[in-house]
Amino acid sequence: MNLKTKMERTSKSFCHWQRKAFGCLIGRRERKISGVMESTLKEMRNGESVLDMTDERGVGGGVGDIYGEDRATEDQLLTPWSFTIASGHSLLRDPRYNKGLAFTEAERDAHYLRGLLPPVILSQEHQEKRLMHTLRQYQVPLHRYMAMMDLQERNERLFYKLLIDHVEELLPVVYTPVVGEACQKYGSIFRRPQGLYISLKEKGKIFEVLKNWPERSIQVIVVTDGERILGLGDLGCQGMGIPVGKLSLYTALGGVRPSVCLPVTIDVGTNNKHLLEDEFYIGLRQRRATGQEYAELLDEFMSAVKQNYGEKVLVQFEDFANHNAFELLKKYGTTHLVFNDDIQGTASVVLAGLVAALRLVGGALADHTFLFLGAGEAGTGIAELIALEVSKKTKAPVEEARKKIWLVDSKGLIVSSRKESIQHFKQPWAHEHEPIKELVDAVKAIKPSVLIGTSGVGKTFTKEVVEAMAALNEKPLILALSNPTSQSECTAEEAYTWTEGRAIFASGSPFDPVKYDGKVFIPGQANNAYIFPGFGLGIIMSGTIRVHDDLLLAASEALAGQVTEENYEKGLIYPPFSNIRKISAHIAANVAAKAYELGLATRLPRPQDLVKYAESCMYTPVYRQYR
Ligand SMILES: O=C([O-])CC(=O)C(=O)O
Ligand SMILES: [Mg+2]
Repeated sequence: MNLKTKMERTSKSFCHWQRKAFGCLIGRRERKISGVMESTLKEMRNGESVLDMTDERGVGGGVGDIYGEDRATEDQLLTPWSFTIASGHSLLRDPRYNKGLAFTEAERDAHYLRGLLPPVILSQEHQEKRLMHTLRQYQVPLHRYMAMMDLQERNERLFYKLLIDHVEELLPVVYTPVVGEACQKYGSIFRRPQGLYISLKEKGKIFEVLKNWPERSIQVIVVTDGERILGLGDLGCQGMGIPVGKLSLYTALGGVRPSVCLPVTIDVGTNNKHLLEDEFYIGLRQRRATGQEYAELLDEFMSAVKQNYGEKVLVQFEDFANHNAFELLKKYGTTHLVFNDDIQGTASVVLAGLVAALRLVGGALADHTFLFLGAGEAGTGIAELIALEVSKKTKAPVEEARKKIWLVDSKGLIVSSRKESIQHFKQPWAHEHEPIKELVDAVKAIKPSVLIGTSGVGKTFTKEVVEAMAALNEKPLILALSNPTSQSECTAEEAYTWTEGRAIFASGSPFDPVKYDGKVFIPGQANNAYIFPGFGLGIIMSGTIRVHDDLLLAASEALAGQVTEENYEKGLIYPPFSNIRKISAHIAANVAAKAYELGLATRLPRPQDLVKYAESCMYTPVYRQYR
């Protein structure tokens, strides 16, 4: 079969599949089809497989308007489906392939762009410079967020180029803390859907709804039900900003291709009175469905995901409330490839920081005593991973290792004699002790060397609490992990000032360096963004089928291993985010190595050099040339 015939057949079957599966409305003038046929033929000749081409949709092929009625058959008018690969105006409107002013003269000729762009031709670097210049003019952080989202919707590669090249500057914009405000105002700033909304209205149809998404080979899903967005509480359907933000980090930080990422928000209502009354709220206007109704929707979703995308799609649960988060992880942990970022990702990143901090504070992990404020997903998740690591290192049973870990919740220190019932995920931490109500008294009684805040409630590490830590320890380790910045247990400045510059401090949201007593202190950011992108890459590249605690420990170990002497000298327990792609490759490699060792990896043969392999798998945002 000659190449052109093959191409036409591919085109036809893709069309058929797209009609069936996607329902994308695409129509083109015939001359444009032939123009693109030529370029895709050339791509094929240049060694790109049909699969790669359809996966990335070749030169174009995105969702466009129905331009081609004049050419459409009667059938197409009744059922408005047709197939083409974008060029001309629709190419400029397709964020995956649009390059804006960077289209070359040859591309402008070949893809019907003449006259649609002003004469100037810019390099990607020049575009990047211009956009950074514009972004920096916005004084309001939310405006920067909106500008970045617009860019993502306009020119995806340029968006990722900016994010990767200016990661330290832009991470707080597309991620915590600004994403928190964006979710709060999502209804007002909503422009285009950036992920799939699955509400109670879609019950019974989720399998088909997933097919409405314009990509078919999905490898990572981040899903939320919006009930506990960061430390901001129930934001219902507006939690969508979180899966969108997390997945953009999968790509920017972990190199996972954007086309294989799917953000999902499950909308079962909200109990947020303010949102229910907000005229701009975008979700279901009802109180949250619970119990069987909730469980059935989730179950249908999880089954549909497996049916559509197979066994190896990674489902990351994000920002579910405690009562569902533990339940879902347990329920689907044995049947699906699931990962809870708030329980497991946070645990892995904090353990890495603690292991690294031993270089600064001395002793082994087993020598330290840990006190948590907050006994939800993050608190109990971190506590358990510390206990597992201590148990592995000391060969003591995990029950023994748990004894030096104490948790305080809203009722005070969790102790076995507590009168009220203790939720199941807190029970391992209910040690024998007399009840204590206040955190500061718990600090004085338990004498921790490490204080970790995961309660989602801001300003709870008061001066008294921090001073008590400083009185007990030469170098108190203080982690204020709650997000966004407004919910942080204390600020970096408070931690350094109240400990007279002796604290080793890290927080969930970023803080600027602090000057105290003539010295500059650089706070660390103990955020799961260090872990999940590389962790996910490791899972995907090795074809791992289940998440195991040892994979989390492997991720921690890899992250701690990336802290350099130079970082330690500055008092840092995390490496800077500017190296994150390299860090992610190391995390991915260590996770994959462990998965192969445990027999969980299905991609064979195992690559020899996993770091190199991870790097070679990573998406880069540099423009492709369209011939
Ligand atoms: O998103 C973040 O910054 C960390 C996180 O998962 C959370 O706080 O829920
Ligand atoms: Mg989260």
